[in-house]
Amino acid sequence: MPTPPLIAFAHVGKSFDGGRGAERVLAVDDVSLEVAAGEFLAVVGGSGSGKTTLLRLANRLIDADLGHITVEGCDVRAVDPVALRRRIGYVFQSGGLFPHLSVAGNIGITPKLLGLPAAEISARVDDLLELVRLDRTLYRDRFPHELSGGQRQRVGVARALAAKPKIVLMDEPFGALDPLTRDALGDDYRRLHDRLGLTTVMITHDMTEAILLADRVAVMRAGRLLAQGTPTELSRSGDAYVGELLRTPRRQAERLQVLLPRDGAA
Ligand SMILES: Nc1ncnc2c1ncn2[C@@H]1O[C@H](COP(=O)(O)OP(=O)(O)OP(=O)(O)O)[C@@H](O)[C@H]1O
Repeated sequence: MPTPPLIAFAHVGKSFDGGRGAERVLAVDDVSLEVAAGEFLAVVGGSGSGKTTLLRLANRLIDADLGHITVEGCDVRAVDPVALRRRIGYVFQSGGLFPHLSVAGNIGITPKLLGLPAAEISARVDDLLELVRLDRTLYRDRFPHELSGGQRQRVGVARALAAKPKIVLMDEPFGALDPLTRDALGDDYRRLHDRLGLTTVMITHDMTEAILLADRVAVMRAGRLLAQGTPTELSRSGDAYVGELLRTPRRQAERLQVLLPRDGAA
């Protein structure tokens, strides 16, 4: 018997008030998408295509107007939203850290809300710092403004993992970082995903990042899911927009092959 999906969207729709008499904005339009246990799915699409809305529907930061969403087999509407969010890690675009809390305070906040004893929280913070490769003696007591963007994202990942979730949702987590840091953090996260047996849904604007990190890629445009699949499956999609998104990484790969000698400094 096939394993049931860990997250399933079935014909999900969500619209918002456009404001000042404008038409309603159809942010997510009849989306059906399944994420298997242990899978790493990237959601790619332009600005305003509905990616963040889709993610926020999964952990009930907002509720769907139409369709059904299940997480671990349960309809999310039947689950207490706060309890649901504690089971699902969420990594925000720019870390989303609480500025008045130290690194340890940020990472430990969910275990604290769950009522874990202080000594256990402290040990977990240290474990998580090690997991995201931040030296605890240097970073534990720093505040977010004392960290680089990459370090803030590492703390954001540690915080998302603090309640030991099976599912992690990431909203453009590495977008604002320089290319080297972005690459390193992406690879590090992928290793964590595999090691901890996580199920990850990551939003990105960048098809190259999606192809390099994820098992499958879902492409959204104007609220609709245009295509989903492995990079090979996507490349067989007849959709013109999907083809356009794939052209850039393909062209870059071909040009780099020609321009960058293999026997250089690196
Ligand atoms: N709370 C809201 N109220 C009104 N409109 C909203 C709200 N949230 C999202 N929208 C609208 O829904 C559409 C989809 O937004 P969403 O944030 O999901 O897109 P996105 O693909 O994540 O964009 P970006 O890549 O720029 O973050 C947009 O037109 C946006 O303006």
